[in-house]
Amino acid sequence: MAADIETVLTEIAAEMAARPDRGDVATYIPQLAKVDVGRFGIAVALNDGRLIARGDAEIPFSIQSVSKVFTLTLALGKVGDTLWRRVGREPSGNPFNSIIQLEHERGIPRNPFINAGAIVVTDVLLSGHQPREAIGEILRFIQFLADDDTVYIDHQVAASEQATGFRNVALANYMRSFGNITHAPEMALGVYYHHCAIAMSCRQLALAGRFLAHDGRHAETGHSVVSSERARRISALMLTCGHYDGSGDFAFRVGVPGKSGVGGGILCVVPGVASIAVWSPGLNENGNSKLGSIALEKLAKAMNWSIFAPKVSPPA
Ligand SMILES: NC(=O)CC[C@H](N)C(=O)O
Repeated sequence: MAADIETVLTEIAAEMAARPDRGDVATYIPQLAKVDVGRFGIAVALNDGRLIARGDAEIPFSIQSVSKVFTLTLALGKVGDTLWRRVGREPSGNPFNSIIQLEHERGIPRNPFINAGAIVVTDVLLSGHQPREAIGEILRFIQFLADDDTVYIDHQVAASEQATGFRNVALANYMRSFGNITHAPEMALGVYYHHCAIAMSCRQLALAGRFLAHDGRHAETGHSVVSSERARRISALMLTCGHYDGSGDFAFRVGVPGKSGVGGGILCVVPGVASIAVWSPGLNENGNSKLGSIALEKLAKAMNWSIFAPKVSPPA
């Protein structure tokens, strides 16, 4: 008999709220440094239609690199598998903003979830559009997936990153020198900063991730958002690359695909069962939410959720 998810989530949220060791908020984006490290929220959107939320699950936070799941999905829809000529599919084993590998690999980033790869994906989305239109397309796609048009862009966060994103400027210009950024680097970066600055609550983010738990289908309408093959491949990349150089450890501890952001959010997918969003802004040494990772590990264990389990079963 599967554990009762309501009870499990109540216990996890209470334990996380009380923990003193919460990690450190990101400070390199000044606006993120202002966020209260005491926050913790979690929301689980089950495939049976239930949504269970605990803690600060209604407070919007900066989704940052979690947005890379949605931009990758859009870019694959736009250019299909030709995307893989410009970005790889291997874990980087390096920090999210590393520049070292790019020289060896001649401007082709390791995967779409490190900054360099996501900037290439953004460059793809910019083709045929003005930056403002590309930003609007990304935002509307996320609103559509979440069934919620109140999802918004926090322009203060975007401006904060625009003012301090020197490392990303270097990455984009370096890739431009290899021809793997095709627009003016500042245009690609402008779109990138804005999609990273999308603000969502755990509830909204869990809802937006449902198409991955539903094998590519929109949870409400049943219409195909992406093919099941593509949904599985996006999930595979989340498992192998979604937590930068902490991806192996996340797969080891949690055992389901997840994508983290430096705002402290993590989107997790239990295929066929649930989409989960967790948020706690304090980060661990790899730049992933400290308590978010711990909470997901506890949840996956209590519910026996793992893509490596012989059969993943929904809760009672
Ligand atoms: N890991 C992250 O969430 C990084 C995203 C952030 N916008 C950056 O470019 O640095």
